Amino acid sequence: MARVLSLIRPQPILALVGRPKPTFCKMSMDSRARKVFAAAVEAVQPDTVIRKSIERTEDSVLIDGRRFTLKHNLHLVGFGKAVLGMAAEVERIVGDHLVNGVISVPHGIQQTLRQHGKSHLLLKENSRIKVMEGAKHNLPDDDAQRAAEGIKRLASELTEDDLLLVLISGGGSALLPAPIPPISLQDKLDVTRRLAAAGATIQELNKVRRALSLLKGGGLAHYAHPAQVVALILSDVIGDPLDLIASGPTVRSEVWPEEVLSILERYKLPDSLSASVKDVLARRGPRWKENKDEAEASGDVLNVVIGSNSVALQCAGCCVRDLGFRPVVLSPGVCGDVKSVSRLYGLLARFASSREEPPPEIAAEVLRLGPEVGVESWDLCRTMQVLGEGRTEGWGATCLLAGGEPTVELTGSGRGGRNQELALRVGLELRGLELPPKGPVFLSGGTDGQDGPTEAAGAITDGGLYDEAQAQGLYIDNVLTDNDSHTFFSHLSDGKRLLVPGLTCTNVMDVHMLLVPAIPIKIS
Ligand SMILES: Nc1ncnc2c1ncn2[C@@H]1O[C@H](COP(=O)(O)OP(=O)(O)OP(=O)(O)O)[C@@H](O)[C@H]1O
Ligand SMILES: O=C(O)[C@H](O)CO
Repeated sequence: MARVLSLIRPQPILALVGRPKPTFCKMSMDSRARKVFAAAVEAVQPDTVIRKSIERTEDSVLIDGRRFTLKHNLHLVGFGKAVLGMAAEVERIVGDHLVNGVISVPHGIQQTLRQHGKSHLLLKENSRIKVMEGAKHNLPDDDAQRAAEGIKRLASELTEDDLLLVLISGGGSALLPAPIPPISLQDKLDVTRRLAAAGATIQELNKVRRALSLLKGGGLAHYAHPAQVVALILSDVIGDPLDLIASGPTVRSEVWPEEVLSILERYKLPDSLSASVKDVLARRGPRWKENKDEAEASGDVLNVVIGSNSVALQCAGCCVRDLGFRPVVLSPGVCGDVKSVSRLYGLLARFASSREEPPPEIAAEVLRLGPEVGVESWDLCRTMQVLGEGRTEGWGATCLLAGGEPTVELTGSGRGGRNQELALRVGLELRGLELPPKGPVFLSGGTDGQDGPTEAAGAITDGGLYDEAQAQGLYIDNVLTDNDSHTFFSHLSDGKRLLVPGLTCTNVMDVHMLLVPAIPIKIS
């Protein structure tokens, strides 16, 4: 059974639209943007999402409307960048019924959490859950493979009286490598690495990973049968597809060898595949050798998305209102090249800041860009309608919120990330609109606190960016060709435009926001 937690499912987007609280706010636009970003991240903290999803009453728990009886029959496994904090909270809520557990988490995470004073996200000292660190640099390695074996062993030993809680978050694929024999870890790593380098999407990558793995694509649920399985998932994939987040170990998916081969062909890989990979892809029939009834074995699984980009945007919307803006959520699924995405935000800023009825060409171009950036026409029209009402009805300041994961085509060897590059490009798009403190302000930030290989999560820009850079002898054209946005923002005004929240311990992709100040009402 695949369900999305109804408790926190975002309400209809229109529910966010209403008059902002008449709070008189003296904070700068920059500070307000940072505050909204912090609220978005706070909403999807690993302990917060677990607390909201598990309701404990005596010897049972209620999860997504289903009650599970606890009788010292609880087991836990987990894999992903956020699962340590999730496991710590589970232990606080139902630790008295926990028998054992294994979690596979990023290399060095425990020490990092301790150093950052986040010990509430660590397990208690005498915990029954074994923490295994691995997947250095987000790549599967021997340590992660050992953790995957431990998880498979634990799942295989369960009986029908047991309840297995599976904690899943982004980065889970690399932390749960279990190549189907005779594929070696190196063979599998080689395929996924080459696919990623050739520009394959996470959807394509994870479809291939599923075909080569014992645990992905429903394998973990298969091994856990006949136990009851409940997976709590923090989504880092656009649209929250249960079968693709961390390659869906609890979601039974058919593997179509033709589909996998066509992905490999698209990136010109088939000829150079190892014999073991070719051998496994040529097989027909069930992936698992155990004599379990396939249909039955995928039966008792509850998959619940407990945190996602939509949840982060919804909470950001509440914070926006408290700060005196009218929130409007564009979409949690913005993708595509940062060049097109920045153009879209530039056009929407123009549309929103226009004192007169904006020329129809703006709306036409916004709609033309929609398919390139993964946003439906309906969402674009609804957003422009709200922005238009802001002008005609004098709503006051507006904050456009969106999320997702755009891409950067790397052409240089500088230091940067997609959020910093997007912010830079939007800053250029905003040039010519009114300058701060009254012009629009844009923020783009990765909710994991890390944008590409940099220590920043993103940056904040406005229409004054270009002149500010020129005055300090920084030339933006070179920055863009070198993909050197981080170096640029670090030097510009002593890094004051950088967004550096530090390690956030969660990941629901990126958050974008465009704060548009109130347009003075025309008195006719
Ligand atoms: N110099 C650069 N300028 C712009 N973008 C870059 C640069 N270097 C890397 N990137 C981009 O950063 C991304 C990788 O960074 P990051 O690790 O934050 O990605 P992620 O998808 O958020 O990872 P995860 O799924 O682990 O959260 C890639 O999309 C890559 O194109
Ligand atoms: O682990 C993975 O596969 C990615 O983070 C997407 O969930």
